[in-house]
Amino acid sequence: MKIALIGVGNLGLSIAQGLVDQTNFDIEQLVLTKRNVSNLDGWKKHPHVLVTPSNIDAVRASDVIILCVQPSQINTILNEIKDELDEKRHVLISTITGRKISEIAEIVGNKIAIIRSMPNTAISVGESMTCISTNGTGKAKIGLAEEIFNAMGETLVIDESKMQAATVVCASGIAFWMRLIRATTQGAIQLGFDAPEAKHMATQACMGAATLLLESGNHPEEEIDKVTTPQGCTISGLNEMEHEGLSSALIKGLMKSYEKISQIMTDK
Ligand SMILES: NC(=O)C1=CN([C@@H]2O[C@H](COP(=O)(O)OP(=O)(O)OC[C@H]3O[C@@H](n4cnc5c(N)ncnc54)[C@H](OP(=O)(O)O)[C@@H]3O)[C@@H](O)[C@H]2O)C=CC1
Ligand SMILES: O=C(O)[C@@H]1CCC=N1
Repeated sequence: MKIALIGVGNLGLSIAQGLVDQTNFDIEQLVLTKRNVSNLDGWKKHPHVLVTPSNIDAVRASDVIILCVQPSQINTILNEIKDELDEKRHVLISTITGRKISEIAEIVGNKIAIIRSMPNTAISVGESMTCISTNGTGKAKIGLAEEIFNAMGETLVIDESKMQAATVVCASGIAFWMRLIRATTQGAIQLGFDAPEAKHMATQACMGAATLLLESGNHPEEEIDKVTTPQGCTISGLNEMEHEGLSSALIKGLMKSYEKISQIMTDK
């Protein structure tokens, strides 16, 4: 597979790492682009990785084009590469928050297969929760997108109307969970552990909770009921957290994040 990652910043480099580490399919060539490539020298050690500031060269050399620039940057890219796109060869995969397939097609035309993909930065370690959507000409290529992103975590095909919510839950979600781990770490430090120990303990406990749910299929409250010994310390702490609005704060934050995407969608 010949893939181009257009605009390798935080997400693009996470995808690049996931791609070079995955073993589900062969990568004949992976082209990484950004305007300032000075921080990409380390990628040249990979046998099939090319680095270039030229998006046009990247498109000409690739079959799958994954767009990873900021929402405000996408139209410049699309206008730059549109004449290089071949509907018989290219698949355009957009990770751009708030940019609809129809908006992309307005620039590149509706003969190109266009797919939206919403991964998260855990894709770099093969543990992304990636939501994918498409319509029209993209439907024939949804399997290819699933193959690519299933090699770096889990995927879920959703209606494009749900992509805004998926962004908040799964992509921004990494930051939300990181903040919860950080807060637990701060508590552990207050209770006497040094920072590295505290972070390790909080992170492994989080991994344990997630793995319990993934492997048991149980509802979180079923697992909580196994921990909350009557009159024990856990239920005391959990109820105090709820008195302080833990669940409500997280839900309100998800809604605020969703609202922000609505603003991003109107900003052009
Ligand atoms: N970060 C995340 O966890 C997630 C991000 N997203 C989406 O991914 C996209 C990228 O986000 P993120 O990685 O955080 O942003 P970054 O700013 O980290 O990355 C954007 C990259 O695009 C490059 N770029 C900008 N203009 C051009 C251009 N004309 N040609 C080539 N490269 C260009 C920039 O490098 P340079 O300035 O050198 O050109 C930069 O490295 C956004 O649309 C975001 O909504 C989606 C899911 C998760
Ligand atoms: O914060 C953002 O806008 C992007 C989309 C999800 C993660 N990062």
